[in-house]
Amino acid sequence: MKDHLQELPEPACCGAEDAPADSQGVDMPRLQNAVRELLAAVGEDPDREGLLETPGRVARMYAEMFSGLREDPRVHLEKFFTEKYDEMVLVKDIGFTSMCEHHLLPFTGKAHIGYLPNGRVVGLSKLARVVDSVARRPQVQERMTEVIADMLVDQLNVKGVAVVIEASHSCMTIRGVKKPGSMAVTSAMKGVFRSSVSSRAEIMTLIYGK
Ligand SMILES: Nc1nc2c(ncn2[C@@H]2O[C@H](COP(=O)(O)OP(=O)(O)OP(=O)(O)O)[C@@H](O)[C@H]2O)c(=O)[nH]1
Ligand SMILES: [Zn+2]
Repeated sequence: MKDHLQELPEPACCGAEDAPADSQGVDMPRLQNAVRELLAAVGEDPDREGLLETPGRVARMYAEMFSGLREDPRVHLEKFFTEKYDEMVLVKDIGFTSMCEHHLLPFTGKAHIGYLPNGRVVGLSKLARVVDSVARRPQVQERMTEVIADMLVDQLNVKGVAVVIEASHSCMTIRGVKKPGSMAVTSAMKGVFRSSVSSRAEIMTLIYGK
């Protein structure tokens, strides 16, 4: 098993004993204080009327955006269907939003997941559930791509997995270099999609239709 899969959290619930029940493991008071500090540090008055509820809102937002830190996406891949079908399966255009770990700004895009089954298939929606779960944590796009691909290889007995992700990074579009419209494309090819040029070409044709 790959190192970054071992780093994945235990299934939801872990270590939440001391946290408020409704926060599912997130230290909400600490998060709210941090937001108050942030507002004060940029020269705002956290006690002015319009900002009074902002720390609570932002804390809830981060708890939601980072909820993947307290989930194990592999739970979605535990159920299979035995099928003789042995051609490629592709679910493309799976929309997602994740957070860049460098600036804590969102990157938003589409994931395409293909695999070549080996006697059994997984529910199509489960691939999208895995994307959602992996997306909700701070990370770089390359790691997100690899984590999803390695997870599918580990959990499904397949002949190959292809994951392609295209995303727009807010840290590149709204700040810094400011290049609206720029897209980052990453791919992870495993098994037959790595070893066979024609299989890779076929899945890319299915994704991009060229
Ligand atoms: N490889 C990779 N880079 C990312 C990702 N998300 C953000 N980045 C980049 O992370 C880099 C961080 O660069 P730094 O020089 O440390 O930070 P910075 O001064 O804010 O950089 P600028 O964005 O160029 O202003 C930037 O080049 C971002 O474009 C990602 O998913 N993958
Ligand atoms: Zn960034």
